[in-house]
Amino acid sequence: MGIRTGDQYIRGLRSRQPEIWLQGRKVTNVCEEAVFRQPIHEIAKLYDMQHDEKYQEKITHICQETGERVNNAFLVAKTPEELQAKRAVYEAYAKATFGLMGRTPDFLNIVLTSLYSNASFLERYNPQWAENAKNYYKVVRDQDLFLTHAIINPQNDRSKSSHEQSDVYTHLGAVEETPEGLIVKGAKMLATLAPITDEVIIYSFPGFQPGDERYALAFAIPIDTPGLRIICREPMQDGIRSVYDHPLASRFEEMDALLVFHDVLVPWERLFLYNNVEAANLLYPKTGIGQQPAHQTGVRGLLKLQFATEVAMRLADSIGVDVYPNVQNNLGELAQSLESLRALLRTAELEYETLPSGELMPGYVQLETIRGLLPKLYPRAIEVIQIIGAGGLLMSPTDSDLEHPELVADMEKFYAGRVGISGTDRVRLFKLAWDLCGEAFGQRLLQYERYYTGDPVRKLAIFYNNYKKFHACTMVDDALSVFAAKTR
Ligand SMILES: Cc1cc2nc3c(=O)[nH]c(=O)nc-3n(C[C@H](O)[C@H](O)[C@H](O)COP(=O)(O)OP(=O)(O)OC[C@H]3O[C@@H](n4cnc5c(N)ncnc54)[C@H](O)[C@@H]3O)c2cc1C
Ligand SMILES: Nc1c(O)cccc1C(=O)O
Repeated sequence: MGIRTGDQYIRGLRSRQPEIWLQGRKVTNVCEEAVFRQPIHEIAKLYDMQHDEKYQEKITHICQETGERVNNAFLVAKTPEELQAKRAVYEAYAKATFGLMGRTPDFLNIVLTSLYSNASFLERYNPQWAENAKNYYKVVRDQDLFLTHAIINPQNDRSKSSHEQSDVYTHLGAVEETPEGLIVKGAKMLATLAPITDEVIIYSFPGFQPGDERYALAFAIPIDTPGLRIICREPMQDGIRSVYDHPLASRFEEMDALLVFHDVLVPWERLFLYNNVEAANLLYPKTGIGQQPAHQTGVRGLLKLQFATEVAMRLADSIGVDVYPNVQNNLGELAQSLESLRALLRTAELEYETLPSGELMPGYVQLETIRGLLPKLYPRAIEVIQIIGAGGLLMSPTDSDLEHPELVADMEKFYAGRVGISGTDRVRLFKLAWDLCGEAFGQRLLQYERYYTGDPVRKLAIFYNNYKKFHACTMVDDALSVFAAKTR
């Protein structure tokens, strides 16, 4: 089939009946549920972009194997041009969502592509796992499916490993093997957008201990597989508030969910790893499933930071405060953060690594540096918006106030900004800024940037330990050689 349209994506959602729990009730028709309607529409638009002549050549290509047009996220890049072709889709999707949707379809498509191109890792443990992963990549590519993922255990007792939790099946684990497949039970989190996806892929960050064998799992199943329960967090928008009042929150909220597996059957052909702690711990570092998505998240994060920076700049200009050096300093700082990340991303793409298979991998150090900086730079950008908008951020009236005949004159007089910025213009801008920096929606966006790539504390420690391996600190040796010269 190849690339789907938005309509085909929505028809796919309608054809399934996953068990979704939202605010204490079962959702029977996800497409008609107010909370999900707009996010579904935003994802559908991304699917439609694949058919739009403005984007098609940039973000899709003809698959050599099938002759069908597929998304560039499925490319195994062997040339710098192909790396750029992949970047084009990350950029197009991030621009369409202002970088605010983190788990657009391209994200997990990259994970799968990397698993496919590095399936030799799985082959070393079990050739069937490798075969399954490769076949699954083709299914997702050719049917253009939208995946969610859950790679974290529920947050019960982090000081204990999976097999030490109070119940054997608190964390997702294998129960028994059957002729049809593996029965699994327990929970996994934090499946962003799960209610509006087609399938879910399960794997884990490293951290398994001996004794955790039953939890060492990787597989993918349809989102409506019997026994799979999706428990949504409290929504951060009700799907009813007007786009005018909440121009971002009403459009781009990504629902997050806990996935509970009640004796779910994973068909053997959908199993990629099982009962092997070593393989589960090495899956993430050895298959590029962490590294390749960092290119997508780098592009998306850059655009999100650019958006926040532009909002801060516009805010300052609209009320005439960007004439003050303190405000200019804050804005200059954001601009420099943004340009540093832009340069890092460019360098990552230029200084790619070529794997033995011929696949190109954007530079690890640069992408990991972006990952390390964004959890600090994005919250700072949000803080600058709060500082510049100050009390005005809390003063925006609603759409209905602005339109009320008795209030119109007051609105235009007292809510206007500097000369040239009308009351309506200023309120619109401040509402946009408040969605980003004040609303629960904006707080989630902040939490996303802090944690989407894992715990930033441990990630930075891992980065340093890797960095140390190829930094012999030889400049210090050169400086110290002065003593050797003196003794001679
Ligand atoms: C908005 C959002 C969306 C997300 N979407 C997804 C998704 O779609 N799919 C998915 O799988 N995951 C997703 N994640 C989950 C993300 O992977 C995790 O949040 C991240 O890995 C951190 O894990 P945790 O939240 O369980 O925090 P924890 O690991 O429980 O950490 C809590 C605190 O304890 C500290 N801590 C815990 N353990 C240790 C330790 N061993 N050593 C030192 N300090 C420690 C941490 O530094 C942190 O401060 C999402 C997260 C967010 C916030
Ligand atoms: N956070 C990630 C994820 O959820 C899946 C794959 C990769 C990552 C990552 O940022 O490394």
